[in-house]
Amino acid sequence: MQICRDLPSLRAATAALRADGQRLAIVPTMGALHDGHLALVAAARAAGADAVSASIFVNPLQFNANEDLSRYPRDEAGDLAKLKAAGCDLVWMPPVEAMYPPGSATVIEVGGPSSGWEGDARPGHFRGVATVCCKLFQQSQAEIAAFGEKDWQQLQVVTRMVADLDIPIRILPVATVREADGLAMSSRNRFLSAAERATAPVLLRVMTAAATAIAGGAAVAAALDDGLAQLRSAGFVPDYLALVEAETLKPLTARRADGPMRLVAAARLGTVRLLDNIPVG
Ligand SMILES: Nc1ncnc2c1ncn2[C@@H]1O[C@H](COP(=O)(O)OP(=O)(O)OP(=O)(O)O)[C@@H](O)[C@H]1O
Ligand SMILES: CC(C)(CO)[C@@H](O)C(=O)[O-]
Ligand code: BAL
Repeated sequence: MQICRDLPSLRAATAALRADGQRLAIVPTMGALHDGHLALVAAARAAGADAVSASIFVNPLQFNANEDLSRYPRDEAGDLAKLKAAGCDLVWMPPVEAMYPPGSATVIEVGGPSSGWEGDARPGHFRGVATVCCKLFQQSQAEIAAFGEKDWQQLQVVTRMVADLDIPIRILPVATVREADGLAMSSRNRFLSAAERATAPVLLRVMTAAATAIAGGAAVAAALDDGLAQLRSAGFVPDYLALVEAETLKPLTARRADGPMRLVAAARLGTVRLLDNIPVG
């Protein structure tokens, strides 16, 4: 497994793969890897990539002033061992100055699916995500990029950006990997106390009940209000629980018949903000 920390060495490594006729995939991450990330590596391989690269870069541009970038978990040695065991071929881990050299002045602003939900809760977040993903795609020249459905809105934002900017890369969505009790795996789960960790799977249970009720014909507002009340009584502080159009993230007040729907949620347990989403119907 080759490790690149500067752009010239990444360019040389990916040029060699292309010269050898290999199709390259990229798995963008912020490190602190778990089985959800490793599923992205496997999915990229299964989708036809001959070589899989992963990036590890804690992107300052997607954290706003109210968010603690320094608290983001980091485990370089553990991450490299996991990627090697998962059969990753190349790791791109640039320092911040290599990603954003002094004088950098260009950002990518995606409209549409960036609006609402995480876009409201984390102003500037998707600008940072879109900018770094665009750069990662240019830097790697990969043909496939794997993204987890766990960050559903991010997946739609990146898909929109690639379509709008004619970036020649295929975005590969990968199903959310869950703990045995249903909690979506996330690097931030490690900050849950034992009591919070025991409560955390209630989020998926409440979402599943709401999705089943809505799919079965229940009034959308009532099903969502009921879900929010159940989350509060379990000890969550919900940011949102919403029914949306799956690709645009536009809120729905009634079931739609003309396309896929998604239930999206963010809720805080103590200091940890949990995100999840599931299909409806
Ligand atoms: N449980 C999961 N199942 C599938 N993909 C996942 C899962 N968790 C994260 N991913 C995907 O891995 C990629 C990198 O995500 P990231 O490094 O932010 O991990 P994370 O665990 O979601 O961290 P965070 O706690 O910051 O949300 C993203 O495409 C994300 O959707
Ligand atoms: C896609 C990503 C690696 C961009 O920094 C990040 O938002 C993440 O880890 O989901
Ligand atoms: N998983 C999305 C990255 C972030 O929370 O900033």
